[in-house]
Amino acid sequence: SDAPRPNLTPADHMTWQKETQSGKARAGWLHTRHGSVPTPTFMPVGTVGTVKGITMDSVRSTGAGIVLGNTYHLMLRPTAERVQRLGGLHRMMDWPGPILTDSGGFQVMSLGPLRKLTEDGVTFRSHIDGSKHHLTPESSTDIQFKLDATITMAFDECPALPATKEVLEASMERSMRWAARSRDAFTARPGYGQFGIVQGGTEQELRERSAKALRDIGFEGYAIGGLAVGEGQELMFSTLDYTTPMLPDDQPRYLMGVGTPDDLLGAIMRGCDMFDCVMPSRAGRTARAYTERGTMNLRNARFAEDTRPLSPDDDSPMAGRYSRAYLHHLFRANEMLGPMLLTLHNLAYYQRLMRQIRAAIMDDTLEELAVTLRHNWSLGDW
Ligand SMILES: CO[C@@H]1O[C@H](CNc2nc3cc4c(=O)[nH]c(N)nc4cc3[nH]2)[C@H]2OC(C)(C)O[C@@H]12
Repeated sequence: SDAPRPNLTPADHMTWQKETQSGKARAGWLHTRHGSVPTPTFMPVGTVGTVKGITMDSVRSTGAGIVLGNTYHLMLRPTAERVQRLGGLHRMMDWPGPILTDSGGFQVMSLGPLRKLTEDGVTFRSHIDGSKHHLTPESSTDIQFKLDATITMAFDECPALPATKEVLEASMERSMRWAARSRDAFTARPGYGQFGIVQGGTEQELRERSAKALRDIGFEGYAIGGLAVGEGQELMFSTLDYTTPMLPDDQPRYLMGVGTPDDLLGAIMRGCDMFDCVMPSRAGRTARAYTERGTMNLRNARFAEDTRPLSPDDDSPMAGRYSRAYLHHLFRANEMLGPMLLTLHNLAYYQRLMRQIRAAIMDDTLEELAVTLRHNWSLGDW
């Protein structure tokens, strides 16, 4: 958005300013040590210090303002100590903008083989070389400090769904004890921040207790965890309906791991401001294009001589320069350029969608835009 940037509020930590509200959807500005970013914002996933297959200049050209990195992956390789010696993530990956790093608990549970979870933290073996590692709220927070993360995530546990209320309760209560330990281990610096992560699965009473526990600790922002783990969109949205109002109105809300364009629209309309998801970049590597008319698989033979651009309003740097036929050829030939171009295209689409939604919040036309977007997504290729 080219709206004038409200002046930075001096603070000893990062801040978020709400600019406008339309229904439950908010438009605002995230002010950090590494620059200001308009919200709603979608964070491209840069797991091991790279948004796979494209340069950070290309990421910037899509309009992305903030990217995500992962404690779990970076602590294993190249290690946080080496990243620190290399000047931190920003310097190492040539990304001057803000970086949010996830705290590792989720990745251990969904990636690391052979792990043990105790009150102290998680012990696991590296999926790379089988070496043994231990993550605690303190060590995760320290690793994110060494990475020079602009936004540090509290160390939590994300329980697999479906789960009984007892399992969800015990897990949430531990995550809240870990949130307090994470906050105690955090080093406050002007323009930097730490987010707590609300847990509690799909149990309203547990989400309520979790949100209160985190507000009592006090963070610069609040993430909604424990979702996008296979519960489905309906259950995710119903959980958001009662969870976002439990969070401070004047601080950012980050829905972790979400999602498809339709997920983003629905979550923004339920009061969420920040998102990350591997989908647009992962899809770009597997020949799946995201467009305002839904998705299409470019390996499909019907594209072999289709000279049209991927989508008529593509504003990525490749706009109108490459035909579907060319991309079809690149993927059929297993050429590197295929995933590079399509990742760029998909991320540019996600950023264009964020800009469209933000503009609609600003002029209070989000309901109308939602109808148009959902209609067009259902059309499929034209
Ligand atoms: C579409 O991509 C798949 O969907 C998952 C994204 N869904 C997700 N939900 C999350 C929850 C949490 C959480 O509670 N806490 C912390 N700290 N981080 C989290 C990160 C999360 N990401 C990806 O995760 C797998 C690997 C299952 O496939 C991807």
